[in-house]
Amino acid sequence: MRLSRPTDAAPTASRHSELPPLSLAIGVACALGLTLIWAMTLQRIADEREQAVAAAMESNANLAIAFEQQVYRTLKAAEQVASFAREQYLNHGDTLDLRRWETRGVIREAMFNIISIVDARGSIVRSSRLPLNVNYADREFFIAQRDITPDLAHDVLHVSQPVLGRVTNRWQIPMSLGMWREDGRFAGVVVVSVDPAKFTDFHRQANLGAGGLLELTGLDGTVRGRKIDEDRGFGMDAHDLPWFQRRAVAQAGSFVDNGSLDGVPRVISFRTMADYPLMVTVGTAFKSELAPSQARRHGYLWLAGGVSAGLMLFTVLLMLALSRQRAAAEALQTSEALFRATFHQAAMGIVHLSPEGRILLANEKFRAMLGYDMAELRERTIFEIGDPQRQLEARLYLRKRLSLDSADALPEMEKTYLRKDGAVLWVCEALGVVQDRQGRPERVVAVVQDITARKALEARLSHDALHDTLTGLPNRMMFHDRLCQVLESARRRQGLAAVLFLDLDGFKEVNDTLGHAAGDELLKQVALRLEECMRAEDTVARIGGDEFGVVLASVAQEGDCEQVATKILDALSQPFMLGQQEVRISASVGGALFPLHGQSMDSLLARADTGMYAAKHEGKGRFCWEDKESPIQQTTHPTRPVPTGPADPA
Ligand SMILES: Nc1nc2c(ncn2[C@@H]2O[C@H](COP(=O)(O)OP(=O)(O)OP(=O)(O)O)[C@@H](O)[C@H]2O)c(=O)[nH]1
Repeated sequence: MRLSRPTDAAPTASRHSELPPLSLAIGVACALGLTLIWAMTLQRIADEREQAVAAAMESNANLAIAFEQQVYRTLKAAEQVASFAREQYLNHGDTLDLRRWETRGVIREAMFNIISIVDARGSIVRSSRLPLNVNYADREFFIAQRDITPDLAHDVLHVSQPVLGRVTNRWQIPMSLGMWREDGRFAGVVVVSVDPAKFTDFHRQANLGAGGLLELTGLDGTVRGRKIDEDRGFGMDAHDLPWFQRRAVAQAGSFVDNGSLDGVPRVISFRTMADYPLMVTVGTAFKSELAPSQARRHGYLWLAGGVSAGLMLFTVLLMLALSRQRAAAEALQTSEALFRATFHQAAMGIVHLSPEGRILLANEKFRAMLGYDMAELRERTIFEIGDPQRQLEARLYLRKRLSLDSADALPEMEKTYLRKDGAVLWVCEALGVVQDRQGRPERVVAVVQDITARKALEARLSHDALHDTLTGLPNRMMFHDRLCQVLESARRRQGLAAVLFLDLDGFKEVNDTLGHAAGDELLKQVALRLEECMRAEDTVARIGGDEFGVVLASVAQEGDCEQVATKILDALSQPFMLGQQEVRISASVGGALFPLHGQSMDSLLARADTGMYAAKHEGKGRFCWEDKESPIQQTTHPTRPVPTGPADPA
């Protein structure tokens, strides 16, 4: 079944086929949104991490500079002290008393562990500490100065690897200046020793945080001093350390070390010292450096997670809502399809009306029933195509159905419409009211059933019940009914009325000789002739068989009745043509007058019947009254009962 959309149907909701792409677009938008959120979040985290690393590197680089300066000052101080001691020794020789320097504060215990003058053979000749019988000929600080060519350009402090002091018995870093006589011969060294920890005391000034690293390393690859938190050390090999390796290609630099030293990732800054073959290294624990950005990172991740969850929830709810809307649209579409199928393919006419009765929409059946097209119907009200005589009734019916309490209104009514071609259309019409949200009537739906055929059948049955099917004349029932009405009328106006009974003479012979069909034909022709003899207000009825009854509605005088009877006898005495056969018959007629022969219908019928039999007895083909003088009760015919039952034409 094809459910085509009629042009006059109400507009439908949006097509559901557009919805799936919309859901897809929402899903894609959500995915893009999530991608964007996380891309921005991760980019932000990466940027902040990069910035934190850059800031840490810059901070560490500054710390490395400060550390270098502190070491530089320490070395310069040591160099100045050594240079001064050398000058004093070379000028004053054996009179130089270094122990007094300490007591006088020329050198400070806190700064230097020991200062000694060592001769060309490596023996201590002067020292701020006892004993003096110690030889340094095998020490690096001695050998390094002894083996270089005396040259003022190389008159630099040699910073030795940490050693265990032979005088102090403490680990220390000896730093030496060479001494040369005027003739260029090596005269020994001045050695100043410093506690390795002095170099890394910088840690106290700089807040390196947990895992912070300070390191002073010789370019020979030996660590002069290293401090990690409170752990100090020295003498380690630095060749494998990344910062030592990087120094080979850059004087200074910063980078992130992944924990090559002790497994702790650090931001490392290193610098090669000016004037001294040393490098300083500052490291801060990567974890503590990035702690603030890590905290923000967690915040960003939570925020992104929350926004993502919210976005996904919103998307799910939106898609759910769309899904429901789609389901509703589909349900609406199904409903509309059902409506269209019901409306346009219904076997009954359906018409939508405004509450005023204006035709808004009509289905094909209704249009076919009335013969109008939709445009013509829209120009009319339902009353204008109805029976003009019953417009008021139709309006009242509609008003009742529209009223709040329509319980007393019949659910349907039978009425007539006038088709466009003028024919009358009988319908059974039911009205339903559609209300708006406020409960006011918005539309009226009329379901219209064509009952014209039923009405015609009813009319035919009704006619058949009161008429003789062979002749079309009123039957016995209608004869009685008419007679009753006529008597009532005559009683009111105090006039005369008459009833005649008529029985054909010799009819049986026609049947017997010419056949039953000829008999039927003869009965029909008799009926026509009888009707022609009567006035419009009179009634001719077939009582049964070959008996007929006549009611004369108004009779001026007794003779009028006899005249009618004579007219009937004359009419029936004329020959009848039954096919090619000419037939002659006659009739016996009896009569009774109201009120002269009786007051009631039964008494009049009995008198007329008796008259008819009297006519038969007196030779047929005549009219007879019953004896007017005798009472009606005594003149009943012995062989003929008064006919009162239903007609039996057969
Ligand atoms: N063809 C035909 N015959 C009918 C019909 N109704 C009754 N008859 C016949 O009509 C006849 C009536 O009988 P009668 O009145 O005695 O016949 P008749 O020859 O007129 O006799 P009289 O009245 O004494 O003159 C019967 O033979 C019935 O069978 C009918 O509808 N059609």
